[in-house]
Amino acid sequence: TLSPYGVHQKHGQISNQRRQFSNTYISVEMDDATGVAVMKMKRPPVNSLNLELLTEFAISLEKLEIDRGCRGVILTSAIPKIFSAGLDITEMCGKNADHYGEFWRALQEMWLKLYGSNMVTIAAINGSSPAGGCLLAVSCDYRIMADNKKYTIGLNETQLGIVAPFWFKDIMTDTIGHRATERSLELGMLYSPTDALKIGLVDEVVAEDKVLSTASAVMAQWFAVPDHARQLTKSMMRKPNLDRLVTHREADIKNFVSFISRDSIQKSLQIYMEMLKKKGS
Ligand SMILES: CCCCCCCC/C=C\C/C=C/C(=O)SCCNC(=O)CCNC(=O)[C@H](O)C(C)(C)COP(=O)(O)OP(=O)(O)OC[C@H]1O[C@@H](n2cnc3c(N)ncnc32)[C@H](O)[C@@H]1OP(=O)(O)O
Repeated sequence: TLSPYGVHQKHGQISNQRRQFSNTYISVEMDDATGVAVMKMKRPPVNSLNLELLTEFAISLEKLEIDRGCRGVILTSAIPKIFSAGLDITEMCGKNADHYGEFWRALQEMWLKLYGSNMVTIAAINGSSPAGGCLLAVSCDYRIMADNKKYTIGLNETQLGIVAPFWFKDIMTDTIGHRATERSLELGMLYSPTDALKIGLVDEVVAEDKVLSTASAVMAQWFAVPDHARQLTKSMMRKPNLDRLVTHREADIKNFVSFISRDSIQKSLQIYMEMLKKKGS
């Protein structure tokens, strides 16, 4: 079927209790018996967040949000060793202002839906999660990371010569505190799972093969609290950050477009992409 946003969706029934729907880059398996949906990003090689993935992400969340049977979402990756490499840098390089604006609006939309969700959201971080990947995780209610010292998480934007926007910074501050955020963002720090746990960036570190089962167990604990009370509390805690972006949404897009269009920033991003490609070859 074609959704109102023009994204093709495949629907399938895999048992009486499980429903599945899948787009190009997102697959969702909904378990009606538990009320939990597992949402997987699947954009090889590194789940970088391009316009299409962000759009599919927002649509999938919206569908789950209106599904009365769904109380919680586990967000994870179908790509081994990678949760998400963050924003797709090629969406921010060598394109025109209209494209940059459309891309940024899609990112804002996805974030407003994820951070503002009424459902319980748990990030099952089964791989590296820099920058925009870290934003996804920090926007959830709870974070469980795989215990593998090769994986890292953090807001490393300054390492690319760019700046984490105020709404990334706000939720990082709410998660790890002002001082840790200041240092972390200025230096563009990426943390191992153990170090991320120490500063409170993730809530639990577990063996790689236990990430999903731990997420399900944590979900059951969160489900023990009456939904209406938990939802009102979440909304009270998150409303100021949500309102701030909604109020300044157009200005934020304008800032992003003018910042990213600068020659010096384009040059920094190109150098970073070349560095990534060299490392891979
Ligand atoms: C005054 C205030 C104004 C405010 C303005 C605000 C501006 C803010 C703008 C933007 C915010 C940005 C947020 C972001 O998320 S930027 C993205 C940051 N991400 C990263 O730095 C991660 C980069 N990637 C990696 O570190 C690694 O790839 C890895 C650890 C995720 C995985 O490593 P590995 O498995 O070894 O894979 P490779 O490195 O070999 O990569 C495979 C392949 O994928 C390409 N690639 C990797 N990451 C990205 C990416 N984010 N976007 C696009 N492409 C990516 C990589 O180049 C390889 O490509 P190939 O050589 O062609 O195969």
